[in-house]
Amino acid sequence: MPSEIHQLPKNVPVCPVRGSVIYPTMVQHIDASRAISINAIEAAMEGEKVILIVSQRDKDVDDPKGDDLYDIGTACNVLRVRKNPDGTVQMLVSAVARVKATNYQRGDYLTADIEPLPAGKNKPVEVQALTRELREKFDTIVSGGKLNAEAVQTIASKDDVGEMADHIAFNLDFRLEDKQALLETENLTQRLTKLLTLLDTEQEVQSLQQKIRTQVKEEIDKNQREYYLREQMKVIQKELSGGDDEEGDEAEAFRAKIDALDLKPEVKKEIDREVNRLARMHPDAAEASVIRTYLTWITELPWNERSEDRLDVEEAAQVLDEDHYGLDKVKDRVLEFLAVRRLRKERAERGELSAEEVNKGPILVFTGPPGVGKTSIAQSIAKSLGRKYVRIALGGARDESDIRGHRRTYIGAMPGRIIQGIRTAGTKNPVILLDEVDKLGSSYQGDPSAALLEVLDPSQNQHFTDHYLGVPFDLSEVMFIATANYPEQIPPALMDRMEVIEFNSYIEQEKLEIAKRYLLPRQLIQNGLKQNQIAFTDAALEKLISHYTREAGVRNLEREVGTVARKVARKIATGKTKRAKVTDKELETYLGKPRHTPETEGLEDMVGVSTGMFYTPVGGDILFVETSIMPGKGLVLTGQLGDVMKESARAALTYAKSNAERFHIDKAKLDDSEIHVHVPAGAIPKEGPSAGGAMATSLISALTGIPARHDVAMTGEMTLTGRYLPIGGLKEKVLGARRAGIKHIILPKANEADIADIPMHLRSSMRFHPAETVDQVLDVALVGGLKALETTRDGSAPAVTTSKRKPTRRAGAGARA
Ligand SMILES: Nc1ncnc2c1ncn2[C@@H]1O[C@H](COP(=O)(O)OP(=O)(O)OP(=O)(O)O)[C@@H](O)[C@H]1O
Repeated sequence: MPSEIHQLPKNVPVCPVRGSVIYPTMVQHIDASRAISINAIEAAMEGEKVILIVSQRDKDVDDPKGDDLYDIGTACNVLRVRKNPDGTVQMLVSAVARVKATNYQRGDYLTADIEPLPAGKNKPVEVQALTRELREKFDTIVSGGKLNAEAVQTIASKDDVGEMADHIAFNLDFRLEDKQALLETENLTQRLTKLLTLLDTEQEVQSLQQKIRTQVKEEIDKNQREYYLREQMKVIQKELSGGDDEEGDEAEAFRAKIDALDLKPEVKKEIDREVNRLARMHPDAAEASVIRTYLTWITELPWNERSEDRLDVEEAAQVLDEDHYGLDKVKDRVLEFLAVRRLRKERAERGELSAEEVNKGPILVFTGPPGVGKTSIAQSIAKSLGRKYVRIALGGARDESDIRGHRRTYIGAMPGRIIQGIRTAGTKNPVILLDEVDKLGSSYQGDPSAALLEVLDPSQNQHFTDHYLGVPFDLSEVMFIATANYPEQIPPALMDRMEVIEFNSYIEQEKLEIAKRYLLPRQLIQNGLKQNQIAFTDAALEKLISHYTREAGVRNLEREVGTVARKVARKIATGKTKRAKVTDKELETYLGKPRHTPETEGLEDMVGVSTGMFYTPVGGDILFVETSIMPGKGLVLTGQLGDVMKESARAALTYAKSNAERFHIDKAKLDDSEIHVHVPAGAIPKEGPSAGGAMATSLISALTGIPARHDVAMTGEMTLTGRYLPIGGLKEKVLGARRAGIKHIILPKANEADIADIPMHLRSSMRFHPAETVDQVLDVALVGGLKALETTRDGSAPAVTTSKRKPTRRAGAGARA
């Protein structure tokens, strides 16, 4: 208790306060504005400077009476009073004691009788425990941030636990009733217990408040984040869709397109499912773009589009003739094929055949050297039928997926080449040219030919399922035509379903006709020339064919004709001439020096040099076999000969040795000679048994010194006993030999029937010498024939002459003799 008051006056002025409670030992400012308060303060100052501060029960009462005030208040010393200019008064008081007020009297101000509250007894242990508890609680209150720094400082400095408790109560945000209750409790134990209870409640409220605050904050954060992201998404969608964000419309647009396709129910069901997935999906999802591409493919396929077939055989014949010279066999076969189709279709229309039967039949495969019109006749077939034409290159197709596509789960998956072709065609019944079926590869990822088999099989191709599409597409109305350079390399299973139509190399005369009737008119148009502005003489075209091109087909010929036409076009355009006549002499001014001359041109009969024949997929040609004898031992073979060809050289030598006596060959000299057989051009690998006859001729010519004829070429396999066996590719070989200027052909007797395949006019300009034995070969091939060979000669084998031959010209693919 402050020292100034040793004894409280009995009756004191009363200053009512609203909403707060003052505890003993506190020094506080009190602002008074009501008359009842100001008067009480003045009375206190005039008297013993003691005043009772007591709270109103109801803070809204302006002019309180005794009943409006609590019975317990705080007796205070008035330390200082200051009057403010506005009439209010500020009083500084020092609280002294809790007192009970009785007998409230009202005059200009309130007065009351006061007496201190009894403190009651405290057990020191209890006080100690409560003190400790309060100090701990105080720490948590401080860390909760509920008290300002000044209050914390003041409270912490209190040694007296009662004072500490009062200060805590004053500074915390308790209800007025609770604060009053603490004032009314003088007993320390009870007061501390009450305070601790209040603090516990406060703490709970506080943590609950914190929890609520955190929750509210999280909720706000989450809402804000979602709102922000959603807004961003809207903007992105809008940007992507070019201003309108109608993602639903996209699926609807697909739905409408798909409805219009008139698909089979099972196919439609599958595709509808994808459309529904797209509709549910966020438009920016990666998966959505996969589905979009898929649906685009589906809607672009000609599920029910077809061109009307023109199965008029006469008309087709006319179209084929218009576009192609010759090729009679091919054209006949194509027309037969169309005729059968037509009859089948008519029967199907009468209900005698199923629709599937109409399309049955073999697949045509066109085989032959490049540039002979395989591709272009397929195009004409499509034209004559009134169908669309698509070419699918199969060269290099190694995986099943090339034909059948990748499953959509692959990144960048695409349909296979067949479905791609169908889309390009835009109808479900095009003519599809499967180019180069012989170049199909296979790899560990499945065999494309197996998939192709399904494509070509009429009983399966109605339900051809591309992995990418995942639904069947009907290929049964497609007309497939295949091409191949090497028919023997077509996978056997495929070959079974095919009918081979062979295209042959053209001979000069055919080339001349093709050039005059087709290539030249085409090149005139392409180079903007009128018919009367350029004329080629036949001699010019013949020279173009024989001296500027060397090919089985007419592709280079067309290019050369084009070159001349272009140069003429330039002359006309620059006004140098009005029209041009191209003669064989002038050809050089347009095309430069001739690039090829027939290989036998300017050659003479020579010792040790014979002419063989070979063929490659790009056509036939001749090869030379040269033999040279010199001192030494053994047989040397050069010119990249394959095993079989080497063996035929050995067989030829053995044949020569075993007939040495008959042919008057010096045996002793033979044993001391090195025999070198060479086949130019050395850079090209050569293989096959059919150069046997040429080997024997060359060797025996070298050993006997009898020259071989340069205008004779031969093909045929020989045995050790001198029989002459059949070979393949006779027609191409003969055509090649003819191009090289050869007049006489020695062929195995067993191949005689093949001569019929060689065009008539060519046959008449050449002589064919069928042979059953090597003797018969030598009889034609050597100058003077067998007779010369069997006649005794004085000299032995002469040294080899240097030949005037040019090397054989073919490069690239290996040659088969
Ligand atoms: N008999 C022919 N009548 C008219 N033109 C022809 C004839 N044969 C070929 N041609 C023309 O020769 C050119 C080459 O023919 P095409 O492209 O059809 O050859 P290809 O046999 O398919 O060759 P490849 O095997 O290299 O594909 C074409 O322009 C074609 O029109």
